[in-house]
Amino acid sequence: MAQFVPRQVFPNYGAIPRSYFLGHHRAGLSKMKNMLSSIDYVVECRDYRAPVTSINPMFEEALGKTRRLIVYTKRDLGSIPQSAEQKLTEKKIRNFDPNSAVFFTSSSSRADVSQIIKHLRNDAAAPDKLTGCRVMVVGMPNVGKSTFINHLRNHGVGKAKALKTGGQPGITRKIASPVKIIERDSGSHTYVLDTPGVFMPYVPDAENMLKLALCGCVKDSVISPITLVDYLLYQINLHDAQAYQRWSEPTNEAMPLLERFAQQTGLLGKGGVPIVDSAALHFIQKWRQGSIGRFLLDDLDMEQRRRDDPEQKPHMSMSQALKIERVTRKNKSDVNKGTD
Ligand SMILES: Nc1nc2c(ncn2[C@@H]2O[C@H](COP(=O)(O)OP(=O)(O)OP(=O)(O)O)[C@@H](O)[C@H]2O)c(=O)[nH]1
Repeated sequence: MAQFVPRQVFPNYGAIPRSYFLGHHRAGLSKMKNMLSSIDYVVECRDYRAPVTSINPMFEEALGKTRRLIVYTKRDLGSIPQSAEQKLTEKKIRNFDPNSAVFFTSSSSRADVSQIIKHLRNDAAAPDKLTGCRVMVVGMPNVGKSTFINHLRNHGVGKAKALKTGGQPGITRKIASPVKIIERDSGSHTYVLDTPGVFMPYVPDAENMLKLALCGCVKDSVISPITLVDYLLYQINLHDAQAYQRWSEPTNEAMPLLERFAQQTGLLGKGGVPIVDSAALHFIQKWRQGSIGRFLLDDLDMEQRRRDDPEQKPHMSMSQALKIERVTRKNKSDVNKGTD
């Protein structure tokens, strides 16, 4: 049998939406900026599976120089615990931010969260005893901020879940009330504030939009699930084409894979016809649960080369991104008016 050759480039970017900047993202970001004077520390959450793509440059501009630490969430979905590959990956990620404290967490690991509590206990000082230390947690939608805060609270002060969490973005819509995570004998405790996930106004690179959609940062209705599976299949094949062998032999074709997946998981409509849209959503969900391979969507070596290149282009500024988002929104509304 001929040896399987995975696609080396993904050709199907087509008309993928590049924006998901909702009203509550804009309002949340503006509120965060206004609150900064009463915040002592920022924790920026990024997704372990897309450690470069899930950096929101808007936070850099909006949150200024407030002392911060970076937490890569969902570690369990991007690597095998204690593996040599995990160690190497995390070393490369740390190198991107040599001047910041960087942590990697999985919601199922007590040790990961304990390390962060220890760091905050030493590093996040309270300006005065009465208010204590106020830490704001920011990040892209659905990156795991509320889950992370619930764990900090559980490990820090032994209390049960305080914040609502969920599998789709946008569960937290407003800046939440402070939650105590560290108690000190002095009475100067540490409190954490959850914030709504904020997406960027415009994603210049279509591939990055697909990565963010796979990680669940945008609602599943924004990009066709079949396009998402096609991109996911491209990524899985680059890492391990045997990862979906329960349903199919290695393939570069999303449709036949989804048909086989639908047949074997019972996602069939009238006359036994596979319901490929539902199959696509289920397939993505399985990957999000870690059951079709655990790997990064970003190429860290390529990112390092980009950073080392003296000619590298700077990130798009917030005002540029907002401008493109405004123009895209206007064009869309003009098209809609034209079709009314
Ligand atoms: N496997 C795994 N799942 C996680 C982890 N952290 C969070 N999740 C899941 O990710 C989803 C999103 O988590 P949330 O805590 O609601 O995310 P959020 O960033 O607060 O979301 P927004 O409300 O959109 O801002 C939930 O289904 C969590 O169970 C993790 O470390 N590992």
